[in-house]
Amino acid sequence: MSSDSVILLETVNFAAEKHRNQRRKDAEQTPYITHPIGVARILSHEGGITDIEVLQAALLHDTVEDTDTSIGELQIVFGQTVARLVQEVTDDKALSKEETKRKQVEYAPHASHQAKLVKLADKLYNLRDINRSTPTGWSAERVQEYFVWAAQVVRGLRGTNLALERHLEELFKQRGVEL
Ligand SMILES: Nc1nc2c(ncn2[C@@H]2O[C@H](COP(=O)(O)OP(=O)(O)O)[C@@H](OP(=O)(O)OP(=O)(O)O)[C@H]2O)c(=O)[nH]1
Repeated sequence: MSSDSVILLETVNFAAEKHRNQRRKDAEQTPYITHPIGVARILSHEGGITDIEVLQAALLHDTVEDTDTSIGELQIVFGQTVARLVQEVTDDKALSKEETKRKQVEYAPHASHQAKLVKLADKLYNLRDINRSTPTGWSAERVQEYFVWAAQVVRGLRGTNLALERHLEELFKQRGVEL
């Protein structure tokens, strides 16, 4: 096995252990780990990304936001670059929901190229997931608001990966949302 394969297996195992008790918000309560794995797969399979640190950051991108994982722990286990990328895509939980959403829009154009890739794939996964199965309790209005907000974030990420951006453009077009 190549060393990259070993590293990716270590990373996916770490993420799976951390998210082991979490579920998505869909009616089926899908295990949460399907999301980070799906984000990494979008990057490799659809975005053509082979940069292992980007793929690792995708697998780990919700560990600090949603589990007991710290950036320091990621630094020790996976190194500075991966930890920094996860930090870049982690929301500040101390802020209100509105402020968190505003910060994502504000920060997107200033993120590193690697972090922008993770963010694009994250948004693409979540928008497809909403189309597949509306999260429990979400009204049609809330879904539309999520698309409108996601478009504002994606606007700041443009010029990063043509394939992913084309897929996103199509999803926004289907909802009548301007990118
Ligand atoms: N579409 C979808 N999303 C789900 C599901 N389960 C959990 N989520 C997460 O919920 C978030 C969207 O819900 P919101 O109500 O906007 O945010 P909240 O998590 O802060 O309540 C998304 O992350 P986010 O913080 O808004 O954005 P991101 O930065 O993680 O992309 C997404 O990862 C699901 O079944 N479907």
